[in-house]
Amino acid sequence: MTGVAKRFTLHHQNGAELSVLQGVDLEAHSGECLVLDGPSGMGKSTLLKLVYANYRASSGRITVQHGGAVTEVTTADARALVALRRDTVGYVSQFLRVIPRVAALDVVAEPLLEGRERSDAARTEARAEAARWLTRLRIPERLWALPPATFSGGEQQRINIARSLIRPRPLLLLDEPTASLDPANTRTVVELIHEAVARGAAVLGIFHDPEVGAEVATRRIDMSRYRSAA
Ligand SMILES: Nc1ncnc2c1ncn2[C@@H]1O[C@H](COP(=O)(O)OP(=O)(O)OP(=O)(O)O)[C@@H](O)[C@H]1O
Repeated sequence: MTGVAKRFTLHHQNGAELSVLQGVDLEAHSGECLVLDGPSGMGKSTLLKLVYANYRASSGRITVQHGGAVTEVTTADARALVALRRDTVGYVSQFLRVIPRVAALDVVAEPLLEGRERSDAARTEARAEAARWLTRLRIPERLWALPPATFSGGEQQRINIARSLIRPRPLLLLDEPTASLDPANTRTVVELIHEAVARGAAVLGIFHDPEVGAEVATRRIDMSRYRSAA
């Protein structure tokens, strides 16, 4: 990220501008876990959403190494973003966007099939891998065939984590992945982050539990330095 700024236009307040981030210069390398520190409202989630292109930067450049080339996130078209998200950037949001009527096992297996031939063998293999993730994240087997819509908050969050991490992407964006998890599952997620970093992923994460942040961080970013003066 080079010179990145983000301003929101508040349409319900006569188009007033809210300046959230400015002057963001940040690099994340393979094998690094950058933990974003700062109080509520400092723009931590906004920064992750800029990298994932949920939000467009108001100015500056965001580039991601993708498939042997560099993708300019700030100007990428929809097609390039689909490829970037499929192969390179994983994002664990705070909430699962539930897909109606799809079984939890298939929700988790789906990213392994994207962009590949959907043969019976490929589906079987993807479901077997999804089953390993669900087991590791302690989702009871009786839930695997059910859509996650009615799952508890913690169960949905674990489905979300499994779905986002099952495909080993080089850049992971984690927005409070352990917020609704019990201690055992929090521990598992810490292990998963360590494993991702060990295989060479770069991680940008927000953790409200200071112990979790301290355990996974290889570098800490004080977000107050990007606070806009406006
Ligand atoms: N889509 C949006 N439209 C208008 N304002 C927004 C939008 N998204 C975020 N903001 C504002 O940007 C500021 C930063 O929000 P953000 O969610 O990035 O903070 P945060 O540091 O992640 O906070 P928390 O720790 O509470 O999650 C807030 O004042 C928020 O209201």
